[in-house]
Amino acid sequence: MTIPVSVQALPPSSDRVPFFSLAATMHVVIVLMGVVALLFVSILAIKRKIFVDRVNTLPGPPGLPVLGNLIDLAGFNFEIVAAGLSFTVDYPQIFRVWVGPFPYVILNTAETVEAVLSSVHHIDKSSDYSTLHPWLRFGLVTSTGAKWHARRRLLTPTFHFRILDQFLPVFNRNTAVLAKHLAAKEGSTPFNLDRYVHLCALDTICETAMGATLGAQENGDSEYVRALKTRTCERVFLPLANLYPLAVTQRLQHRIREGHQALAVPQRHVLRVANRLVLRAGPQGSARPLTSRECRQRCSTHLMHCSVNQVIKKRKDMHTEKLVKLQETTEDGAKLRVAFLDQLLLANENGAGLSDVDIQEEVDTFMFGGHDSVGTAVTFILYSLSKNPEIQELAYQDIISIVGREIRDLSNQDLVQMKYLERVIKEGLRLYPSVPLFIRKLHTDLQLPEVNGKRMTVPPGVAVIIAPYILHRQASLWPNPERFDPDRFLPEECATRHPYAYVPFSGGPRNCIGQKYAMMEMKCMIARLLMEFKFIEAYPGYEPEVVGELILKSKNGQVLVRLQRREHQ
Ligand code: HEM
Repeated sequence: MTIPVSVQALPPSSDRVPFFSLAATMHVVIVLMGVVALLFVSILAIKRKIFVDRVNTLPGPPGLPVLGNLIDLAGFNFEIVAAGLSFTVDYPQIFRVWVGPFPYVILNTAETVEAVLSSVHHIDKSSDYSTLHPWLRFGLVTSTGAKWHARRRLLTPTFHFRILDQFLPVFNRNTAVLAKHLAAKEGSTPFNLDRYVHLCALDTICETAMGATLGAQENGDSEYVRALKTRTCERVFLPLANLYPLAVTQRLQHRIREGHQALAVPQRHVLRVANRLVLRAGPQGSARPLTSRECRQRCSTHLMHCSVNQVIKKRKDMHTEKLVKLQETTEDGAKLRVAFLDQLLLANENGAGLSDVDIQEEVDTFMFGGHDSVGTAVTFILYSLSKNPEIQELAYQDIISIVGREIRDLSNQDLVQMKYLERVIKEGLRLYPSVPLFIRKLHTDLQLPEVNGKRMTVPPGVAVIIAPYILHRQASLWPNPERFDPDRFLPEECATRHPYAYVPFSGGPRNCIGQKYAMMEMKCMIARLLMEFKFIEAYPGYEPEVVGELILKSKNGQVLVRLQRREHQ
């Protein structure tokens, strides 16, 4: 029997794939994609689980799923220094905290701190520093990898002691202006020392970094000063800036209001300028509306970039016109440089290949690194002396035994001899380290030395916090830690202490490049001021509440003292 099949009844071959088979193929593809996606997500989930488990092998306060320790931190208004200090009660040597999904590990022994800082591998900054990028771009503080290596090599000679020596007249001159302003504050009324000292440090760094006079001490209300103030009130715990709505506490709102007042321009104007900047940023620029904080920051950054740009342009013209004699030779054969900026321009003439933006980011970095840190340190050291009159007297006697009683500019030889003052400064930086914490991101395992007989490994992906403010209060390293005692830095005391127990300038390959500059400037400022004034406690029991921002600050922006002129004047 033949089956009645009509060949002609079949559709043409191109149409022969029936619809259901196309749908089936689609179905298979979708299922396959789903399987791949599921596999991918599972691999990520497994990897994440392994990571979380590894992090959780480290000691630390228990956290909630997803939120981690955010609630604990909220109790401290997200101030990591205050929170960290409280966690050290239960976890004195090392602990981890989860800031939402981000793990941080705080190291609080000299040995574990050494393991990070002395390493040539763990030198990358964490993403917490990204809010500095719009201002500093990728200068020395914020850069990583090969760029950081090359820049560090290029910039290290600019801090040679011969070059620093030529800045001494600048330190002396600006401190004399500071003393003049402080003289007007003499009397029984407490006043905010912080503001005066910061303006002096700003004038100094401006002159030494850019060769330009800012005159901030004479006009503390200039545009640049206001903009800088706005930029430097950044908070350190920056993932929280991303979780901003959560972090808008009363205090931050207050700061925003303060910032607008600091800029002294109507918010309407701030918004207009900031939005123009967004438009100018082109396709990458976000089109979303800006928060008032962003407006403020963008405005200030723009203003500061313009000011520094102008100085660089002027300075470049001077170079081409040979108005700055960069390579004058002194009697002893040393070559003089005028400012850090000049050295960068000179390096370029010798083929360093720095673009205008490269130069600007380093100048901005020096302005950032060199003024707030010194201002904070000098303020808190003088405040500490106001609380410890007998130590202030010893420092004064040390100074006049070297300089005499007559007020005069200090020479480098004078400063080198002031050993007691040096110990006072070191002790001040122990209790009030200007940079209260810094954070490194791990890209490889960090093997820690034994802690309490236990070996631990911190996995890559974790941000490691080193907090001098906490480490320098570790009672096992610093007996009676809250006591201000410069003798902790007598050579014999230092010899028995672990070198990484004290890291106000960080340590290892990525330490503070401006350390010698800072010590010289601080010595010059404090010695000169102690010769002229007695610093007296604002009122019995006065203590400013400090907060760990990017730079240590007093919570209300004030560090109060009273002043008395020395009688022999
Ligand atoms: C009391 C004063 C100062 C203190 C306590 C201080 C502290 C520090 C600390 C702790 C770091 C390391 C930060 C980190 O690893 O994240 C650092 C880095 C740095 N500091 Fe200072 N600093 C002071 C003054 C200065 C001055 C006066 C300058 C410049 C003129 C300066 C320029 C820098 C730069 C450029 C870096 C980055 C170095 C690098 O990453 O290679 N600092 N400083």
